[in-house]
Amino acid sequence: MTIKWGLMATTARERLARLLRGSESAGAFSAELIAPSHLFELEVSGVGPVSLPIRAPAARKLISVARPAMFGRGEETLTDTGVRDTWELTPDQVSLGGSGWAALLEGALEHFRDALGLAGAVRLVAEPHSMLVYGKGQFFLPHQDSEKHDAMVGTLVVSLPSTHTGGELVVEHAGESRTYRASKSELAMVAFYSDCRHEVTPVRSGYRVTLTFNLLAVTEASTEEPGSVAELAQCLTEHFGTPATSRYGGRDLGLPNRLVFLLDHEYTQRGLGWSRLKGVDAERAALVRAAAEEAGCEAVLALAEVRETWDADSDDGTYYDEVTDDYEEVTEDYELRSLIDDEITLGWWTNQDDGGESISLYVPDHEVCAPTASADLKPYQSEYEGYMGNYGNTVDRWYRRAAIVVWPRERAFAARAEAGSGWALHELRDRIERDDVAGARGAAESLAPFWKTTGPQPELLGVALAVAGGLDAAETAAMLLEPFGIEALARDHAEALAEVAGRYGEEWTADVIGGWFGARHNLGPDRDGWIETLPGLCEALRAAGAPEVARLLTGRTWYWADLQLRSCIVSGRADKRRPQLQRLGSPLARLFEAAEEAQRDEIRAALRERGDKVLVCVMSALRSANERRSAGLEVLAQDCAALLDTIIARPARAEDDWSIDWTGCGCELCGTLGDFLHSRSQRGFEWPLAAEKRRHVHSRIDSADLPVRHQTRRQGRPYTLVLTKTKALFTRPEEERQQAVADLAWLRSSWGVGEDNASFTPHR
Ligand SMILES: O=C(O)CCC(=O)C(=O)O
Ligand SMILES: [Fe+2]
Repeated sequence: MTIKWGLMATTARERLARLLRGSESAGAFSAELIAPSHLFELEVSGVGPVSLPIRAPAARKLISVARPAMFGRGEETLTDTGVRDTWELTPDQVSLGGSGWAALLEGALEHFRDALGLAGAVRLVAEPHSMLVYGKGQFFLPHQDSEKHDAMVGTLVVSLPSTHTGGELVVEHAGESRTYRASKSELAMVAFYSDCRHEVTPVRSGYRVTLTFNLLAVTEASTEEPGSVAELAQCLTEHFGTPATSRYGGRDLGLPNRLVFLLDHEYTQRGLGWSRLKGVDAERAALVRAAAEEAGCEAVLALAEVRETWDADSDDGTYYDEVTDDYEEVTEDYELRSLIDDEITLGWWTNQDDGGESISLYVPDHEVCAPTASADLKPYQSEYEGYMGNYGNTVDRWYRRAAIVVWPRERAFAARAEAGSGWALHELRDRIERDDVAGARGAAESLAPFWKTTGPQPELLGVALAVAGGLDAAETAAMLLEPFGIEALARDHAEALAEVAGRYGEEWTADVIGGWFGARHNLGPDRDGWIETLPGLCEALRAAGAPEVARLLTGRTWYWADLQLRSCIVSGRADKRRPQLQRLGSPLARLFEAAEEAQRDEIRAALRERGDKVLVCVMSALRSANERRSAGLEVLAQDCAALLDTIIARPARAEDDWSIDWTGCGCELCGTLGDFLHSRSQRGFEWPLAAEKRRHVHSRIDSADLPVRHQTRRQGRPYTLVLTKTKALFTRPEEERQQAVADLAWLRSSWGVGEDNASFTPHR
């Protein structure tokens, strides 16, 4: 398998995965790594800097300072072009450098140590051996490199980028062989053990240039035996102490909050427990727990959902299905080529006391340790996508995996809280109750970076309010309460809310409540439902001595309802308006009931001003309130009755009066349209008009629901818009009048209002 630079196992968590994999992962006899060449600079004495990729003139210059390579056989060293034919430069002629080369080499050596299956305690050192240039026809027959040092374990060949054919490096061991080619633009690194026979096949065209190194294995004295708890613990400490970088760029992601070890077997929520882990999971878990303990970390068990998207190769084919009498695509057989995307989320975890709890935590790549890759397990679902443009063929696979989640003890609070655990708030409350307010404050502050995005469950508002009050820290309290939506607020919270409002003041409370409303401005069923509870909630708040909070709630609710009303009236199509207005009736009634006198006056004035336009809504409010005809809605009933009276009293339209009362947006088109509409006698209007202008006129007529037919006659240039006033101009007011008569009758019988508004008497 070719490994790209940057995807090597060099981080602590990747070493952990390898350690846990244990003996199952016997290393390979040779391994490759492709690395970017721009970090690398080369200078050769007598030639000067050599730029990459290497082209023919540069290769010829290199040859001019090289000598024919020797071949060491046993004790004697000789030149025999029958065995080896290549040009050689010695390390003292060559200097290697460039920004990042040292780090690149170090990383590569760690990768090769792991890939070759050397112990984690081993450090590989690369000792420069030679620089080789192979021209056309040159080669190196199969041989084994002599071990010049006791510490030498293998050879590293770095092929510099150049265009050539032939010149492949073939490495073999125990009957198996691997062939490696150089790259045109990148560094191709190959490492192999000293006991491997290898050869370089003849170059057919171009030049092949390599740097060879002896690989020496140095054992670091301080490190523990591989696989031991101490080594694992050391890796954990390193993981939690090293800022993570993103997979694709070197972006610094800060210190990791946790490490998630994916297990191999499947478990249910009930079956998940330390003592019930199966096979290899049990062994790994024992090691991880012991290492976690030693590294000062906590560990819990969790259930993860994994989705992977792979670039896949398939032998797409069709086969004849006898049952359906049809040819079907067969795509069951595909080879996974490279991982395009993956996503891991934890949905459940165990806790010491009561079994477990649902959580929701997205785990970024740099916090995952997978001793067994998901791709090596059986997915519970997979979807083959066929050809997807840029991505070629892709396959999505889903897995359910168990996991051990580890975090440093001192970061436990944030680690748990970030998973959306209710535990965090309860823990804060417990600390406050134990009089550890300073501790609770510090812990609460540590939630700030993610609390808003994690979004605590609405049921936790009660605890959150208690904690917010207990912290006695305005800013932190506001941060804790911020992510809740207004819908979470219930009558039960009245006392706690009154208490925090009293403690932190009205401005603070206005901000918090504003935030709760701001979270969702759309008219959802949730909010309608919440407004139904508003009268009870406000009553409870007043009883708890916080009328100002009730006022904030009704104020915000009116702001919201007013927005809804306005958008109903001005925008959208006329035929949708009626049901929308009707739907707003009940919320309006509840709001009116909940509001104080002064605010009712304000609402009433606004409704009155809109007159006919909101009549449907106010009538709907009164109908919804009929059952419990409480709290001041009578004034709205009176207003409605008065309005209905005027509608009924409107004189019928004269038979020859075709004028329509209307105002447009003020543009020239609306001016012309207005002239036509206002005319008493003009019924029709033929208006040659370009498409865009026609569209404006169409939309004006539709949104005002004017009794005007508007059709385009598709003849001539531009087409002609044909406007015709319809009979609805006469029938509609009549229908409205009849509706008004019916409404008024209902108001009289149900609300006892109507004929004499001044002497209003409630009706039983
Ligand atoms: O040039 C190469 O790829 C390998 C050279 C080699 O095998 C050697 O120097 O021993
Ligand atoms: Fe060799």
